[in-house]
Amino acid sequence: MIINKLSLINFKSHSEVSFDFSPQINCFVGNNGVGKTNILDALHYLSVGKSFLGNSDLNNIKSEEDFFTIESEIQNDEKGDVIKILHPRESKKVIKKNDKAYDRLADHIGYLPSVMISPYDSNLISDSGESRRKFLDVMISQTDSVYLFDLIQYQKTIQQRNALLKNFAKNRYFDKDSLEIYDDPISNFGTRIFEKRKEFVENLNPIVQHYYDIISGGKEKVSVVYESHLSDNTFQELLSSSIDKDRVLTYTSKGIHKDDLIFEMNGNSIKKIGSQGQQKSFLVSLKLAQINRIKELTGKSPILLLDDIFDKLDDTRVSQLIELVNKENFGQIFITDTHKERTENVVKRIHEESKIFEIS
Ligand SMILES: Nc1ncnc2c1ncn2[C@@H]1O[C@H](COP(=O)(O)OP(=O)(O)OP(=O)(O)O)[C@@H](O)[C@H]1O
Repeated sequence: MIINKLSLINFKSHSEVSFDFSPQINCFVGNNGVGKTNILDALHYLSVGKSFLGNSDLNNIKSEEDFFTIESEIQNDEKGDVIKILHPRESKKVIKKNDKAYDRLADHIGYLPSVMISPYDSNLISDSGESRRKFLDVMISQTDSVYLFDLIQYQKTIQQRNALLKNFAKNRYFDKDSLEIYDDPISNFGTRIFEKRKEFVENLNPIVQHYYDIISGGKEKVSVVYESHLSDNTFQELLSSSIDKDRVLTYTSKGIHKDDLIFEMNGNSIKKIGSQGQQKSFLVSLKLAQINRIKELTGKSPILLLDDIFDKLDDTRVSQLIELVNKENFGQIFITDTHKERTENVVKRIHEESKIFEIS
């Protein structure tokens, strides 16, 4: 998948801006705060229908304006597609492919896979399990539409079960039978999600190690450990054994909505023992492994969004990274940097077709 053109109207800081991209490397250079990351975020939005920052959708509309649009021409094998996203302030967003709106926004996920490497990635290590679950979900959803469907249904059913638990508490009443109506759907959707998460992480691990070895040149053994209540129990067992606790808490305390990923180095938590550099190298390796898996499973090369990458790695490492990405035929790359010369030097060394856009 190659993005040939991108036009934004009222997207974050950009009133109106258009780009004709190189099929290989594209760099956005300019001072701090000129809107470089906002362009990568628009590309992320184009890919998964939401901002990378995960904040309210309305924050993506330029202040004082009533809507934003993202329009793009995408080369998809032999044919070209036009993707248009319109978000009015007063109503829901619409995503259209070749002038036809998707029935469900979820149907767009996976059409244009992407992977972002950004300074915010460190939150994956420091934040709560929720951000790691989101990361895992976006990663798998880009390769498997059934997974996304199961996840949406699972979340809806958990919400209904929680609403019933709250209702019982409010009315000082309890009816086990009506609560158990949710057991089957939660168990079916949840177990499928568990199996897929487990398999995905298992396959990801050797690839993370492969890239970590290349990037860090280190001898550490790194791994991603998938933690789930379902590892030791069936879903039915979990729901029945936690029913009293759930009544008190008025929410479903056990299930795959509590899963987590533990990032380890030599068997210890990387959060606790990893140096800044080791954590950065690990995160970049994780993202490269994500590209690799997406490509293997879908046959599509995800677009790679590298935000402030020089903040993470020195110039030589960045060159190595881009060379590696090119060598493995990963796909189109978008980079932001504050220093034009530095970017030019790195791109020159790689001898690939590139374009540099100065943002002011
Ligand atoms: N909805 C919005 N309306 C108007 N401006 C916005 C909106 N959302 C973000 N901005 C502005 O976008 C700017 C930040 O843009 P961005 O993060 O893309 O900059 P950058 O060029 O990547 O900077 P840096 O080099 O520091 O990372 C800020 O000035 C912010 O106020």
